Amino acid sequence: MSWNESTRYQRPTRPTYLPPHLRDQPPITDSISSSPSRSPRFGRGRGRGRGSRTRAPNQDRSWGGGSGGGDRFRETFSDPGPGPYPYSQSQAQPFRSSERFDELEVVEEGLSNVNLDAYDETPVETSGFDVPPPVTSFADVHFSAALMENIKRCNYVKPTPIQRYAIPVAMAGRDLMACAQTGSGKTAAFCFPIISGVLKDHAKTPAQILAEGRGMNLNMACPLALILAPTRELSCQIHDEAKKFAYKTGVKIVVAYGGAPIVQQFRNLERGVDILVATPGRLVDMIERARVSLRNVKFLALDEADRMLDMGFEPQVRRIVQQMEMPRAGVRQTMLFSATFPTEIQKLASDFLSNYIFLSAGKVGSSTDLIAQKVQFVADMDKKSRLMSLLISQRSNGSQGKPILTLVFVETKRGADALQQWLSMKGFPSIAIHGDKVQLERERALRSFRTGVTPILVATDVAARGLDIPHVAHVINYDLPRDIDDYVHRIGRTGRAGKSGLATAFFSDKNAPLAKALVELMMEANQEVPTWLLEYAETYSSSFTPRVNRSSGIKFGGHDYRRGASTGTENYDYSNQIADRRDVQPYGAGASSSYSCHSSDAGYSSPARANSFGEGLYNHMYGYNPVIAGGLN
Ligand SMILES: Nc1ncnc2c1ncn2[C@@H]1O[C@H](COP(=O)(O)OP(=O)(O)OP(=O)(O)O)[C@@H](O)[C@H]1O
Repeated sequence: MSWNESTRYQRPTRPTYLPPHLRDQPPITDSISSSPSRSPRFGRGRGRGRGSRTRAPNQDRSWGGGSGGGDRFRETFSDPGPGPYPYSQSQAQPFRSSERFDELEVVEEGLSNVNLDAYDETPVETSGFDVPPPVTSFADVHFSAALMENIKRCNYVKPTPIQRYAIPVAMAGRDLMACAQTGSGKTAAFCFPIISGVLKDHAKTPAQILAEGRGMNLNMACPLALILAPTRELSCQIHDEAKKFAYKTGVKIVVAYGGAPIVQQFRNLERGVDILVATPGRLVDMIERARVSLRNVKFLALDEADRMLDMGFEPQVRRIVQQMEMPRAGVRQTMLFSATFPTEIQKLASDFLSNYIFLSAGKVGSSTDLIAQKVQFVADMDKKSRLMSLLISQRSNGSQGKPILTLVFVETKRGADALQQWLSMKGFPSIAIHGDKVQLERERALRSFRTGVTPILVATDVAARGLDIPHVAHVINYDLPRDIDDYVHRIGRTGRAGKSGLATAFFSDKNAPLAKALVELMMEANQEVPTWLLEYAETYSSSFTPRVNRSSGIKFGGHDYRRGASTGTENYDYSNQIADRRDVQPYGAGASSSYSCHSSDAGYSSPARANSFGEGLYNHMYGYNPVIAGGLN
């Protein structure tokens, strides 16, 4: 039976299954939800049951109401089937009340380690017309009680800088282009205002909604909010996060991504969706099959927006945003987030925005100085042995018997498989993730890594952006990327939520075009730059202009392009640096970091806070005398 048909026919009623631990609980009755003839308005957060949100049988499905969960976190008891009254069962069967918060992976060990004080000195720059002032606490924002409760449940005690600035902008209904360092809380910065906006919309009467000219369609999911992300894993992660933030609010969140059965995702949509988190390809497919309409979208967020608008995704995203019924810019609210925002992408992005505010938190497009960055010169033929020596010293220095989670980036899918197999052969528990793996394998790999079962993950760039795995202590760029922004995102898998991390890169001759950008980035983050790398930078900055995504003379691409090119420090005087550093060994430890940061921006200074990971810990982890095991290749 097609879904269209299934909406017309009511399933015969069956006794509902009640899980054992709920059987002795009194049934939840909700005077509002129990009356099918009532107005489709729903009582948000009222009582314990999710049945507090109801609709008339012929009401627009797009108003949500069922379990919006995707495969991974579908509530265990929530399947009401695709009948026309998907919510009636939930009224009798209050599984919402049984949904334990930690079943949604809210309480993670990692949360106790967040150190938001590390962001206290983060410089923030805003531009645009009439910028709303920042808040200092979540209580300053007029979120609903249920959302505030969830913020507390997530142990979010105070907002990060990007949240302090972006949330008021978003709550004021303004369009936003926001740039903040990896791991600094961008997800919540767009999720909280979207959930809040959806909740406000839920309070509207059908008459108000009709008056707004929003269509109703029985056969299509018509979400109020759309969050687009470039990878399947990131979509799932945003979905999981958003579900935590929307716990018990009645806001329905569904995820749609390729590689997983579309039928299951349709089923999730049939149960109602307020916020759709999607990858572009799968979304286009769903729209073309007339199962999703974007006509009601009021909030649009693009996570990793620069990636979404680069050559790979731009045509699809443009179609979604401009050619598929979505309300135009200015009517919908649009928010773009990333840690990097090259100028040319900003220009493209401005097509999607209306009178927007630009916001940058941190040394934007740069790495955070919470991450100790090390670059080692390693000829291609020596990479395996060097990796082995790092892993061996790391193993012997692992803290309290816990494995150190290490993410190893390589260039190609085949290279990822080959390296992973070699590591396993050498006795290092490892697993690989890349775009040629089927989705189940990808999910299994991430889970195995996240839980520490397989503490080494060999990955292509599919794992470079957005993934938040709390205990990743070390990112190794076995192959450096060609683009410095990709490097920023890759190393950003460690040093998150104020914690420190370590990133090691293997640099060989073929990476010479990246040297200049790498040196600038490391200096910006107060890192010690080896002399030989400065020499590479000097050679290549005079003879070659690398494609480093820092175009238009705007260093680190994090300034509002509408303000024109910043003064920049395009031309570092590398020779001075080299002269100063002749005594520093290429891989040496111990020399103090003496570079001042060449901040390109008038107005903000670089926080000169010492790196809390620091050389000492690096030495501790690695002993710093490469142990070259014999017969490694
Ligand atoms: N206010 C807060 N209080 C405590 N923890 C927070 C807060 N905001 C975010 N976090 C935590 O910080 C971590 C990083 O957040 P998030 O993944 O949103 O970073 P991001 O800026 O999107 O990173 P990336 O650029 O890599 O995508 C997450 O584990 C998140 O739960």
